[in-house]
Amino acid sequence: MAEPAISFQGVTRRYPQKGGSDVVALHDIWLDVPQGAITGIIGRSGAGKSTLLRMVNGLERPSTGKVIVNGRDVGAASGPALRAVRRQVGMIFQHFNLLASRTAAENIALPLEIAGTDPAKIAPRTAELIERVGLTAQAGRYPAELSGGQKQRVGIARALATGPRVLLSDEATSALDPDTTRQVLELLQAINRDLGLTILLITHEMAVVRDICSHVAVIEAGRIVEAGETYDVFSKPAHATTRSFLTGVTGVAVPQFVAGQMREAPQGTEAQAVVQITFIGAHATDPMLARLTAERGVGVNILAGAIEEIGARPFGSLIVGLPAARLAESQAFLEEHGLLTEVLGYVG
Ligand SMILES: Nc1ncnc2c1ncn2[C@@H]1O[C@H](COP(=O)(O)OP(=O)(O)OP(=O)(O)O)[C@@H](O)[C@H]1O
Repeated sequence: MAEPAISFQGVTRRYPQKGGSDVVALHDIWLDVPQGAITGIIGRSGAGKSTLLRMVNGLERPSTGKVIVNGRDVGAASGPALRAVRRQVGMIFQHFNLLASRTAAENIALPLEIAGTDPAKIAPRTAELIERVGLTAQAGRYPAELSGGQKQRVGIARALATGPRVLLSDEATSALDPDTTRQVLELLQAINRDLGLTILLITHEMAVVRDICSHVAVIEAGRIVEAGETYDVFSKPAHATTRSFLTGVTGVAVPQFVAGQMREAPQGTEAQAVVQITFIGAHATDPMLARLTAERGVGVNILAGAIEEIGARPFGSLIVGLPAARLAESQAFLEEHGLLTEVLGYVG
């Protein structure tokens, strides 16, 4: 196995609190980020994603444990050694962090100026970066004159300026609309492919992981609860947090006319359970619901659904109504056949 680009080795981060117990933002994290891959870290707000990411460029240091980036211990580095690590690690941000008083080209040139690049080389390098992110026509504009997607392209070009080997992305598409998100994700994918750059991104959106990450780690309350290749994690999610992210990934929602009547518990013998079913790979095409009806005599009402792809493999989500009285048996049948189920509520 090739050496990982980034290796978190028993990393814990505590924040001391005045007069109280410490906040433990990260607990004993062990995670290898493979070279040349796009790895996503997904978790809810406060799970510890930013703390973990900021350790890779030395903005945070572990309380215990080590963070090794391309063979160097970042937590132990300071002065010139830390600056050397930082030159190998670029970062992009949710709110772009561009300087308002500088044009797009001047923002991109900034890290080159700071690194002491020969002034004669700055303009051609900047032009090359601007072309790579598709902004040649906007090079002279100020951030206020650019759209969100264009600002993020400037952020990406700036992050690439010093030729890093690793790119960190801190919720880079969270402030963008779906179309712009897709374009920025495609650009990250192209950069990963063309430059062989390792990308580590944090997100709270499973769709970002689905669209571009070959590897994923799920973080919950400062612990990695699940990690591996995206398809493996998606097809056999072991942890409840992963499952709940997955059920949300297709964006399939309970129709309004049902949502308005939903309760937390069934009422009466005719009640229906509203169940979200998630399926992946070979199971996606299996006629499981037809079999549930044919073999068990359970009637199924389909309320909403969609099928998407992860890589070239199908991944889908359905919302159905099932008789509440037959719920446990139906769930067991579907889960036995590799589908994920989650009860959203009850009607009737
Ligand atoms: N400087 C700090 N001092 C004290 N506690 C902190 C500090 N920074 C982060 N924390 C705490 O550590 C935990 C993890 O925070 P972190 O910002 O890494 O989470 P996150 O997953 O990135 O969340 P979000 O998506 O909301 O940014 C939280 O409980 C947070 O309150």
